[in-house]
Amino acid sequence: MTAPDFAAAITAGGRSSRYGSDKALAVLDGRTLLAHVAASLEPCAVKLLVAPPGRYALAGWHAVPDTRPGEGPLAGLEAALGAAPPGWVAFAGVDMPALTPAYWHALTAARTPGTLAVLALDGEGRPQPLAALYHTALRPHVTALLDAGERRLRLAVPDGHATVVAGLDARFFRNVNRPGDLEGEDPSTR
Ligand SMILES: Nc1nc2c(ncn2[C@@H]2O[C@H](COP(=O)(O)OP(=O)(O)OP(=O)(O)O)[C@@H](O)[C@H]2O)c(=O)[nH]1
Repeated sequence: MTAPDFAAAITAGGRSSRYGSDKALAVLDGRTLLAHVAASLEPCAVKLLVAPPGRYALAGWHAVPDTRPGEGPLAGLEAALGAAPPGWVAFAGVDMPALTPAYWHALTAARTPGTLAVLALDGEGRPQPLAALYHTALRPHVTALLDAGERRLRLAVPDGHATVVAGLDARFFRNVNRPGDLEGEDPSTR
């Protein structure tokens, strides 16, 4: 099978202050959240894990240090886009355990010439920047935002440069921020 024509990057440098302990290592259905997200991107040839050095060991994933440690997922995106080969990067938060290869396939299929990102609308109709495709050509824009003090990931893509995908199963967007978010449906049974 041919590997996807995009790199994978998981951003995992957060503090998990709402969760109360490292949520990447929280276990859901016998696997850590980190393992769930990694499984959705396993077919990728280039796999990057942006996190503090030594925090995680994930076989087959290349550790990438944050360029600006502790500055949030926009900084994680800067590090990922800087470490990836030129082209598309599937960028995921460690706290999105219901993502699957089918989710990434849907975003990949929606890529449009001339745009620099593909964002899916979540169950509430909002673009979901923590499970999106970004092009490495966005990196100078992301760096300029960070240099200007901006930290909002949703501003990573300039207006008019994103393709939006609607109609995906809302369950893909399960997001774990607090221990209670682990209760509910088993994403692996879908
Ligand atoms: N590389 C990197 N990833 C980050 C950083 N901050 C947050 N993230 C990741 O971004 C995703 C969303 O993080 P949040 O839930 O917003 O923040 P958090 O710090 O993990 O959690 P809270 O302290 O509860 O806000 C998770 O995958 C985090 O690991 C950072 O400084 N660097």
